[in-house]
Amino acid sequence: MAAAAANGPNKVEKRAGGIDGPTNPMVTPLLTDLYQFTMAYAYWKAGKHKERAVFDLYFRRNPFGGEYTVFAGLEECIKLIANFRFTEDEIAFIKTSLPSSCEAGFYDYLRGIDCSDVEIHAISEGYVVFPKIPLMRIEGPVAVVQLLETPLVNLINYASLVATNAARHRFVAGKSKLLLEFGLRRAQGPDGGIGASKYCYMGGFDATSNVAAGKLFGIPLRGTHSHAFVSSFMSPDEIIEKSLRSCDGSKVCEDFVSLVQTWAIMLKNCMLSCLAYEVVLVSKQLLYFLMKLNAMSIIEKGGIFGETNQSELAAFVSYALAFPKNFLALVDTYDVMRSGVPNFSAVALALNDLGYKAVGIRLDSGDLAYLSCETRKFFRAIEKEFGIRDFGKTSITASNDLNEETLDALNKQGHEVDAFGIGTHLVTCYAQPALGVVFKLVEINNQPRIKLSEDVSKVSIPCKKRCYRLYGKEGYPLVDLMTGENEPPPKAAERILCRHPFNESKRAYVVPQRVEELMKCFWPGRSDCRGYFRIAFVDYFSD
Ligand SMILES: Nc1ncnc2c1ncn2[C@@H]1O[C@H](COP(=O)(O)OP(=O)(O)OP(=O)(O)O)[C@@H](O)[C@H]1O
Ligand SMILES: O=P(O)(O)OC[C@H]1O[C@H](OP(=O)(O)OP(=O)(O)O)[C@H](O)[C@@H]1O
Ligand SMILES: O=C(O)c1cccnc1
Ligand SMILES: [Mg+2]
Repeated sequence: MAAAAANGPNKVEKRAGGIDGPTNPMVTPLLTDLYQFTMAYAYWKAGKHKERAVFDLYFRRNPFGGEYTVFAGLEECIKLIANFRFTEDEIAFIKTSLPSSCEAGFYDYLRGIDCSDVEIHAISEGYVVFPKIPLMRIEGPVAVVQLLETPLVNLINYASLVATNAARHRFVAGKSKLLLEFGLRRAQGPDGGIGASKYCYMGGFDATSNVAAGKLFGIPLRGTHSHAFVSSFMSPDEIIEKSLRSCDGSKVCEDFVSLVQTWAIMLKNCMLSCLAYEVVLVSKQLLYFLMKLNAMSIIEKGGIFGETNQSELAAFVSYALAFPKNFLALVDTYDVMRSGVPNFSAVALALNDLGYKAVGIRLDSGDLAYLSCETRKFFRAIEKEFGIRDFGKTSITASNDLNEETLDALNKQGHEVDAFGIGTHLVTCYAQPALGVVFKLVEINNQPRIKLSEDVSKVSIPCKKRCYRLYGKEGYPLVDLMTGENEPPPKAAERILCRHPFNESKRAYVVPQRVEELMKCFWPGRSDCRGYFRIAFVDYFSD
């Protein structure tokens, strides 16, 4: 199951008609293709518009060359259905968009439309799903359901794609890493940005930088600072208000800047003496000259014992004065190991004197495996040298065009990153831009319907169906099974023959330990409506 699905479904009850509209106010009955209206008119003209139709919404292939998909977007679909009514303004626009020969009675018909005759069964949001199995079954008057095709496919397509992308990033990064979605600036417009934040959280990310998504959905917000903040400073002299009260409030350090500078000098001296000590040790093993050469090259190359950038130090001190309890510094504006990390450490040590614990650093360029390992060594050396508990565990965040492949490469090389900030590749779904969700008629007036195709993968599977997930002894799912609506359901401990829908040679007997019906009713239509609807939302955002 998806990481978020592990939280378990959280059922909420809503009053009929009291369901909020879609998050994006652009999601209206007009957010559909013109041909849905022309077909609706032709159904109406032919007197067919009330015929009871069943459509399946599904996809044909898992995205990103993968083996699974995370189903997302259902809540927004229900919000659309619950509020599906045309305004006079919208009807007037449709009138101008259809040929003038269309009869006035059709617009009266549109005026009366809502989704009280529509029934929606669906798999719960956040579930792992597979090709060809209906994610949603939409049943209702053919003309109404036809109008729903485009917005429903639209609401599921990107949501499921990006949730899957997020789940795949989570899988590669591992459970213990913090995953931060940083994609708003690179997303496909405002809706892409809001959707990415919502569905990346559903797919297993921990937080977003997107403030609007934090407000709308209660997703935890996280962030660091940018290079602009660092490069906006010139020198520590710019800092006017230099005092900082200790964490417990018991004392005030009047000149925090000087305290940081003292630590910067101590760090430099200490590291030089550590290096000298190592050189003496090595000389005893008759490798003195070789190591001396090597040590000199470290001094020149690594340079962590030389001068750090003072404007960067000023930026870090200012940030620490503003956020002493949440100090996190971007260390790659000038030079990570020569300047950023020692400057961060000097500020963190000064904060430590006042009882604060610095959060960590962010790396945003260069070889992230190497730099994270070097930084960790540096933090551990400080912990050891100054006896500062857990300094070696100071958090390292990495960003910069990360994607599944770079995360995998970092794992293979070995790294010390605790948190990844991921934007562009995640939210734009760079590796695959669309899921290819389709919406196909499978039954009308209780008669099955099929769409044939030269391409066997495009042949639709007719009939109103039920779908089951069969679980094995260890509690893992074995197979998803589709049956006709009125066929007897599979039963636990009873052997059942499962066949691939198109490949006769793929078949297997399965004895399930447990059977789960996958599609549940999320919108019962008028038949079950007695003032209240029970809507079984998987609500990720309520706790
Ligand atoms: N150890 C690593 N293994 C694999 N990929 C890495 C590793 N470290 C960083 N990367 C990735 O390599 C790319 C780094 O690109 P590149 O070196 O061109 O830019 P940069 O480090 O941002 O440098 P600059 O910003 O100075 O141009 C990023 O996509 C980053 O995620
Ligand atoms: O790299 P992404 O996965 O999209 O993550 C978000 C990026 O956005 C920010 O910088 P921005 O890209 O705006 O500037 P930069 O490339 O110069 O760092 C941030 O520093 C990250 O690098
Ligand atoms: O908070 C951050 O560090 C951040 C936010 C968005 C994009 N890049 C970085
Ligand atoms: Mg960038």
